Amino acid sequence: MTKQTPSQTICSEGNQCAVTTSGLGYQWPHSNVELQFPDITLKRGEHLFIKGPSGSGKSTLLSLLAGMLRPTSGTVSLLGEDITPLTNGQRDRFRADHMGVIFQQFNLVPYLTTLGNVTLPCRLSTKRHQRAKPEPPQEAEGLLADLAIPKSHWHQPVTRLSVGQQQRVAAARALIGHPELILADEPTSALDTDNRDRFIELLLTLGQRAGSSVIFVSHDQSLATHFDHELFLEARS
Ligand SMILES: Nc1ncnc2c1ncn2[C@@H]1O[C@H](COP(=O)(O)OP(=O)(O)OP(=O)(O)O)[C@@H](O)[C@H]1O
Repeated sequence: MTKQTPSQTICSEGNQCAVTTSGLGYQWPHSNVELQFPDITLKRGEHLFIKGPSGSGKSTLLSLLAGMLRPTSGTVSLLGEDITPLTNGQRDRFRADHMGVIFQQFNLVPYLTTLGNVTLPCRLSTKRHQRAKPEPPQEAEGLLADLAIPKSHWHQPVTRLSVGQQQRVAAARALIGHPELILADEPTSALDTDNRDRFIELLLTLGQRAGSSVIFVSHDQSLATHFDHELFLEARS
């Protein structure tokens, strides 16, 4: 039903693993079928591309990996810790400390400035704050410059930015404070091919600099070449 290529990386030590899943399944409320997912093993610092047609379960899988949904069967371990038995609050805390998430719709906070959005994870997590060097505002400015957001926009409400710029602000917010995991759900769907490739290269380069593993969901097979591993989810009948 599904495959992970090239051959799965084995990380024998828990602390070398970014992600390991086992027998993962999720049944949406009011649905009579459980979506089942192949086991994933991803080493720290490696990047995984998850693809598949609409409805194959890509976003559901990403939500399970992000700890936003609790599996109805199986387990998810992140950075050597089994997050499955944690309470919702504990999983939220784990996500704030260790993950940057880029959503399809970016989920930026409309009443905050561009810089306010990027530094937000450091206000929600002491760990992220401590890892932002030298301080969150300076790291945020460095990321915004790397991502080609004009300085004139940094103190403006984020809603004044173009869609492509907002997408890059969402990437900066995910990267600040060097989270070990970056999860991105089809954040390039609004971009043309050139900008899409450039964005992914930048995300992976900046992720690499931060030592992060990037897990990227898309239905666009042409993006797979940028990643160490790929996982294909087949259509559900
Ligand atoms: N909030 C929800 N409530 C009930 N069922 C849902 C919900 N979200 C997704 N599903 C169901 O789970 C299945 C997988 O959906 P999911 O959104 O994970 O697929 P996807 O591969 O990400 O699709 P797309 O590429 O269109 O975003 C679908 O059958 C969908 O109807």
